[in-house]
Amino acid sequence: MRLRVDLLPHGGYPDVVLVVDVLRATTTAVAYLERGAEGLLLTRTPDVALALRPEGDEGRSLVLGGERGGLPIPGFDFGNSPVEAAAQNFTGKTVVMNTTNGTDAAHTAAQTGKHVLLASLTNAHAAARRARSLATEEIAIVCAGTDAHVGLEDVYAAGVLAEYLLALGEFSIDDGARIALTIRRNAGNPIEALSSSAHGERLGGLGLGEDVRYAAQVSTSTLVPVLAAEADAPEGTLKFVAG
Ligand SMILES: O=C(O)[C@H](CS(=O)(=O)O)OP(=O)(O)O
Ligand SMILES: [Mg+2]
Repeated sequence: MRLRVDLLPHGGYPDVVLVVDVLRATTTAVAYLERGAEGLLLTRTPDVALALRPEGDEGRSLVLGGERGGLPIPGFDFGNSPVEAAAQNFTGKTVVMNTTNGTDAAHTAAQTGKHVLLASLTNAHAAARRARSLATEEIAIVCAGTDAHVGLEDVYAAGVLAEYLLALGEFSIDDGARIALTIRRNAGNPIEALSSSAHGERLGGLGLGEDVRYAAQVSTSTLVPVLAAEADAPEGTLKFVAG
């Protein structure tokens, strides 16, 4: 079994893909499902998300969450905050998400991946176990990064996932995995690593330090968002359900 870590999304994944965007898309995705959402629709663009809302949807069966520049998108109901998501009840609702990096990374993974899962620090152990149970040849951990730049927070989480996976069985690992494991062992505890990342500092500057602290929790959730095999999702979207 191969274990591969891509420090940025490259594509060409043959088997299981763990998409990691710790700050903040995949952490927030886990929180939405934890709080009862029936599913998540990850869209290619904000416009695809806005177009999905039915006219006069008073009951708001679809809610929209996302950001640009870290801040909520006009016309959306929520930003990209796991703290905000964890404070709501999404029972009976589908959450439509669009973010700068994480939702794009998921679309890249889905081009070829047989099984696509969303991973964060908060669901790391459960995500690693699920990936191991599904994989037949390769597990790729794909770091979303920020605007095509490597993000310390995602590489650190990839290292945490790699540690869990290596404890579950034999793998041949690539240099990406070696880098992630080295970062995991040398960048301090999760809150130190995330707070010292460029993106963690930026979110702190936007007054979103609580999101960084939330995202630094390790394996507090057993919920793993899984790309739904039956493709009943609207065009330009990927449907994830709780696995
Ligand atoms: O919401 C976030 O933290 C980032 C936004 S940005 O990279 O700071 O513009 O989006 P994500 O897709 O979760 O990395
Ligand atoms: Mg990010």
